[in-house]
Amino acid sequence: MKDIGESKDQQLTVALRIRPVSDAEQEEGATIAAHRLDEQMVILMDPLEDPDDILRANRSREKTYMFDVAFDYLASQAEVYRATTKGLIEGLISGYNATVFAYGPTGCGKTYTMLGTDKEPGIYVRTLNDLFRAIEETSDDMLYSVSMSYLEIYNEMIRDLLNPSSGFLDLREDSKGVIQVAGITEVSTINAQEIMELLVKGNKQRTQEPTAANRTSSRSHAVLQVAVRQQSRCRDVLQEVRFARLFMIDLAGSERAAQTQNRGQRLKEGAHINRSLLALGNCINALSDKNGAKYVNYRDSKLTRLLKVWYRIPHVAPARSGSVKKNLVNVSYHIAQYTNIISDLRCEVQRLKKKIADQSSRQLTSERADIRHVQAEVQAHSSQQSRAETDQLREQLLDAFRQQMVIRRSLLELENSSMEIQIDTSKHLLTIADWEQEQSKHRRKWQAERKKESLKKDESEKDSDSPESPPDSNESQEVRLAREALVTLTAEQKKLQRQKVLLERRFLELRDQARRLEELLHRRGSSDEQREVLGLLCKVHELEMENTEMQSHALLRDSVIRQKNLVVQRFEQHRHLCDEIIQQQRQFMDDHRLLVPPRLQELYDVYMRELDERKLERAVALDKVTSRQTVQDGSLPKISLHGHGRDNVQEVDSDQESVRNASSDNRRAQIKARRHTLPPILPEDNNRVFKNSPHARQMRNRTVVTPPPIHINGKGSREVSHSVSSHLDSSPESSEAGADVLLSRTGEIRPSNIVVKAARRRSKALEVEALRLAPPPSPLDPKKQKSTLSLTEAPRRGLPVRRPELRHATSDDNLSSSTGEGPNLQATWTRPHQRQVTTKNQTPRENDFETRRKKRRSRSFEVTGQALPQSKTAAAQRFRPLDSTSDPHLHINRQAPVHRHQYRAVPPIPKVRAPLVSQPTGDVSDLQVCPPPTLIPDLCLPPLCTGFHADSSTAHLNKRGSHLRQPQPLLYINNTGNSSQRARRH
Ligand SMILES: Nc1ncnc2c1ncn2[C@@H]1O[C@H](COP(=O)(O)OP(=O)(O)OP(=O)(O)O)[C@@H](O)[C@H]1O
Repeated sequence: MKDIGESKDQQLTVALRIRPVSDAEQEEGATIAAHRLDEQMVILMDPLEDPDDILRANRSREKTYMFDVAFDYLASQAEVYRATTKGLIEGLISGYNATVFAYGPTGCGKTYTMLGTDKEPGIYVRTLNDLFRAIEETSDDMLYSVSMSYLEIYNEMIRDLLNPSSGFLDLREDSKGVIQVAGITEVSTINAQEIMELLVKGNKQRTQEPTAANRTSSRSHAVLQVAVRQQSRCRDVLQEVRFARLFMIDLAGSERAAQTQNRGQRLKEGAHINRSLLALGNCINALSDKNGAKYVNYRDSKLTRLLKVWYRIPHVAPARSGSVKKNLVNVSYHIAQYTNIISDLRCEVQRLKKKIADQSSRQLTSERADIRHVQAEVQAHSSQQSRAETDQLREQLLDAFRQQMVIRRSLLELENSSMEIQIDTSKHLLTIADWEQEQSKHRRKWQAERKKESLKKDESEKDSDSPESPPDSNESQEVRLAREALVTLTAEQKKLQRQKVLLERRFLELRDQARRLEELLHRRGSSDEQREVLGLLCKVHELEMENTEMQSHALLRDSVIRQKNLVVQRFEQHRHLCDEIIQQQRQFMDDHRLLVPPRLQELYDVYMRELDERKLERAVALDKVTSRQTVQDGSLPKISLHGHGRDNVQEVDSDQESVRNASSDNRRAQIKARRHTLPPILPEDNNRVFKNSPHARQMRNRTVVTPPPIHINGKGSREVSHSVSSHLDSSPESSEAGADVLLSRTGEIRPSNIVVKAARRRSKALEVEALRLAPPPSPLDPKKQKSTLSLTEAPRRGLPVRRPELRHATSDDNLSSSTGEGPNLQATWTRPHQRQVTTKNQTPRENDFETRRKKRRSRSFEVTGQALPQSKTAAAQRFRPLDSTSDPHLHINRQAPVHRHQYRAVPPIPKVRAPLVSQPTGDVSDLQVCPPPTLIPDLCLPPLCTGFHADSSTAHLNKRGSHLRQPQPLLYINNTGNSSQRARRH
């Protein structure tokens, strides 16, 4: 007990509770002696005060006491608990020991305050309820174990109230000085209700005896011990364990023997109770002494001995340390315990890992979802970017394709222009070569004359007077113009070559670029479908390129065929003339009864036999069939007009058909491309190759310029329906009017056709010549010829076997030189014709030149005659040999030189241009169109070309007439740079 004025840090709290007056006391007339003045102050009235005692009158006997807290009879059990014990629970679970006991005289209400009733539980139950609640609140971090024991000290004997049969128990002190009740029952529970039941059960076992002061007087000290062991859930090597005990003691009531009137056993019990209480009081007084008592006698009673343990704790001895210390014990564990700790720690680690893993998993799942979202966005972005890049690459590839197409077409235009220049150059070279050849002959003639004259004159005079070289004749206007044109054409050709080199270089660059882009696109293709589309795109481009080349080749072939056709026409025209001449000469000889030389008669018989056998006619028919079959087979790409409404037009233009096919191919490519994502290649202009240059426009409009119309009896070729003339009539007018252009439709004559082969060989040899061929003036009256050569008219003068279609090429010169008859007869039927062809404007020199040329042609025809199988041996004996054999081309009777000549003479790609035969001479255009060029295979007359020169009435033919004996300038027309020199050299 402490005075009121002591510090709040006191470790001992004293509370006073005043119970209500019992019924028995009220019946006895008892008065209240103790009054609670306030929360801490209580006044006790002197129960022995006598108002009648004058000597003690005015002497105050009341005593006032101060407590930590004071309760009157109105105080409830809860109020007493909260004010005295509740505050100890926090210290208990923190490791602080505590003791609550009720002290007072018997019957004052100690048991009621500590144990209470079922309706009004006392401090025991309330304390345990709050203790378990506090433990539960902190169980996550701390591990608790609570045990409880309940005993009584009766007459200095200890008895287990939870197990009364166990007898009296002894107090024992271990090596550490801790007092233990040996054999006491400790109950581990956390259920307050269960504790209450145990306490009630145990309290029934408590020794109670009715006394005069209390009917249920407790004759023993009841001690409820609650031990709390706690440790952290985090296991460690140095595990901190907190152990605290709470003693709640219901002391036996002190009593006065006089008042209790106990006797015997009760008196003896009272004596033990008072002694133990006295010992307890002494210990308390000793512990609470400020001066610090050096010795506390706990051995006076078992109660103090039991409580010694607690009071030995410094915190319950404020006189000694002044503070309360926790009961902390550092437990040293053995190895086995360490193993358990490690195992527990491992489990804890696993648990924490699992917890972390779960959290990480949830977080990872969330993060993965976020990552997937981000990846999807990035992928979408990259996909979009990749698509844009792919589109850009595709556009670049398409642009490269387009540029390649443009360059390819430009190259074709250049090639075409180059060919034109080549042909023009060849023409001019021929002109110059002919002139130079004439000059050379003139010089030789002059030298021969000079030599002849020198034989007649004195050598001295000759040497002094004769000039060294003949005077050169002035160049004609044609030659001068040819030379000027050659310079211009050569420069133009070089310019074209430079442009061509640049374009080819650019084309190669674009092609490499396209390949790289194609490979890049192929690698970037994300799927097989895209790669397939890309492959198709490139394939479309390749096909388009091939189509362009095929168009070009088709045009060129068509032009070649047309040119050959033109040559054949001319050849046939001339052959008709020859036939007519033969017939008329024969008629003339018959009319005048002229003698015919045997050799001439022999040749004429051969000629007529060929007509009778109709071999040539059959060859023509075969050629027609072959040509038609070629058309049907369509060995070349079918070329038709581009546009609508032309399907009913049977005569379609081959080149336009090519264009239409190209367009159709493009449309198919577009359709194919539209099936996929990639756009198709759209050429800017399918006909761009023919777009710019005048020649290209000409090609586009008509594609190939064909010779002027060759009318039959003054009619257009359309009027000659289904005739052989249709094979030859390919004039622009007829074509544009929808005429049947058979050759242009067929495009090419089959190589298997031997007739066509022969015609081709001849035409190749003559095609360039035909370009510069003037209309062949006939020695006959053109009007007459027109009528006699008509295919629609019957042969005149009743010639028995005359078939105009099979007229053989010959000439009057040929006949005259091959007869070998006397001068009269020869002059009778040869010379007059020779004179007839001499123009009035020709000079004597020119006439002489023409005469010699005709002689050479006649000799060449002699060679032709040697080719005839029937007369080969005889002719070889009869005809004199050729003047010169140095020139291999003079071996006309051998085909090889002729063929070589033809090949060398024919430019690689003939010019597509209106031929010179369109000269408005009038007569030529009126010539009848002859059957298609053909040869009788049995005859095999390659030198038939010599007949082409039979007409010596024009300068052109005169020029051409020399090529059979002289080196041919035509051999070098492909070599424009050296042609002139080489021609001069020869
Ligand atoms: N505050 C109170 N309110 C009502 N009744 C009370 C109160 N205190 C005590 N009593 C009654 O007084 C009587 C005596 O009480 P109690 O037995 O608790 O006294 P005690 O001090 O324990 O006696 P003892 O020392 O002899 O055991 C009991 O019948 C009890 O019910």
